[in-house]
Amino acid sequence: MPAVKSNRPVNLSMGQVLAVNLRSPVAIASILHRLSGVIVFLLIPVLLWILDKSLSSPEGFEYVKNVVFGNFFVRFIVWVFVAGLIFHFINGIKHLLADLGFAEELQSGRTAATISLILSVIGILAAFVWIMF
Ligand code: HEM
Repeated sequence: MPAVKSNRPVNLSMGQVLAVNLRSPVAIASILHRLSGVIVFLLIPVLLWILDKSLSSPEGFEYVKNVVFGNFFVRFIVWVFVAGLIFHFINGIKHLLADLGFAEELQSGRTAATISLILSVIGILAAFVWIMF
C-alpha cells in the first residue's frame, strides 16, 4: 500500500485526452512533430528509389519525369513526404530555439507553437499546389 493515497486519475478515455489536447497549440504541434518525423522516416525509401532511378540514366530520368510523376498517387505520396518534412523542419527549429532558451515559457511557447502551425499550413498548401498540379 502506498503511504499517501493518490487522487490522480488513471485510465483516461481517449475522448478526455483529445478534449484537453486539441485545445492546446503546444500539444497539437508536439504530437504532429512526432508523427511527421515517423512519416518522413518511413517514406525515405520511396524518395531514395525515385532519386536513384532519375540519376541512373537519361532514360531513367525521363521515366521518372513522365511515368513516375505522371502518376497522381505517386505525386500524392511525394507531397505527404514534403508536407511531413516542412512540418518537422519548422517545428524542429522551434524545438531547437526552445533548447536555446527562446519561447520556452507557457505563453511564449503557445505563441511559438501557433506561429509554427500557421507557417507549416502555408508551406504545406504551397507544396500541394507545386507538386500536385
Ligand atoms: C529525414 C529527416 C528527419 C527524420 C526522419 C526525423 C525524424 C525524427 C523523429 C522520429 C523524431 C522523434 C520524435 C519524437 O519522438 O517525438 C525527431 C525528433 C526531432 N527532430 Fe527530426 N527528423 C528529421 C529531420 C529533422 C530536421 C531537418 C530537423 C531540424 C529542424 C529536426 C529536428 C528534430 C528535433 C529538434 C527533434 C526532437 C524533438 C523533441 O525533443 O521532442 N529533424 N525527428
